[in-house]
Amino acid sequence: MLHWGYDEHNGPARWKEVFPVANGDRQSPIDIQTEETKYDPALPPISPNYDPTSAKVILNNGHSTSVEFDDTENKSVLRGGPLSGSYRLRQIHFHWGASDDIGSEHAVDGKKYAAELHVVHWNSDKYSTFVEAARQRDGLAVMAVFLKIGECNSQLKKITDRLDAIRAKGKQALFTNFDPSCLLPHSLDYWTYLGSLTVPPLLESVIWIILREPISVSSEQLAKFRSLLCTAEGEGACCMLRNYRPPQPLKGREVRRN
Ligand SMILES: C[C@H](CNC(=O)c1ccc(S(N)(=O)=O)cc1)Cn1ccc2ccccc21
Ligand SMILES: [Zn+2]
Repeated sequence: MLHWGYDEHNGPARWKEVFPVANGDRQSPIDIQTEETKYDPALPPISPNYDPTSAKVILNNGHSTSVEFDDTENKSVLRGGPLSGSYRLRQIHFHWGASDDIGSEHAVDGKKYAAELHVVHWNSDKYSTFVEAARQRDGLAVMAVFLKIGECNSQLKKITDRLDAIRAKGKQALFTNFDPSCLLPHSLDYWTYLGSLTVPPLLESVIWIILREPISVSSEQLAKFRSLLCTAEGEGACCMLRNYRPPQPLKGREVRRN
């Protein structure tokens, strides 16, 4: 397998050939069986506090589109919920599918949403860089938000309207004055479990916080994500039609809810 991706020849079923942890005990995503989740009265609310000036650029990294934030100081952090201490905001990105009936990474009672937003943070109380934190069991915290097909999402429009400027892999554009809280649903009720990155190197360092209420995305907005290219300028154009990993075995893990 050359470089990992989401096609038949380099997709999730073959990642274990290069990243053996793909068969590990705490892999993500998972299918959340709501009847099996455990209510935990000790779980406090989550508390996102983001400074819009932390936003820097919007990027096409060849596997998704991300908004990257300045994480050189504790300006935008996530606290509370299952977390001990402050987790510093690093980036947000999305996962989607080739059609509106699939696309999310996590599933709820076997149901998949059209797409999924990931808000990625790292434990800046205990570790000094993202890459160091990414190798620790409590290093990362990713808040996931499901995207459901419906009304055009005016907040998401700030992102989907910029995608034509970063069509090719490696392209980026200035993107500031953006607070990702504007993409969160009304309710911050969540499920939480211990898992991994959902893309190689699949590091088992993520405390997952999955919001139970979805946000909306229109079919047209979602189509714009699919028009992004996995290839750089000058290479044969290949559209980013899908970039989700299917659910992985729970292996006895507990999923708690607040
Ligand atoms: C992980 C890092 C690049 N990947 C990510 O930042 C990342 C973040 C979140 C997700 S998700 N979809 O789970 O929210 C997936 C990937 C680079 N990096 C850091 C250490 C490290 C070691 C080997 C190779 C690359 C390495
Ligand atoms: Zn992700």
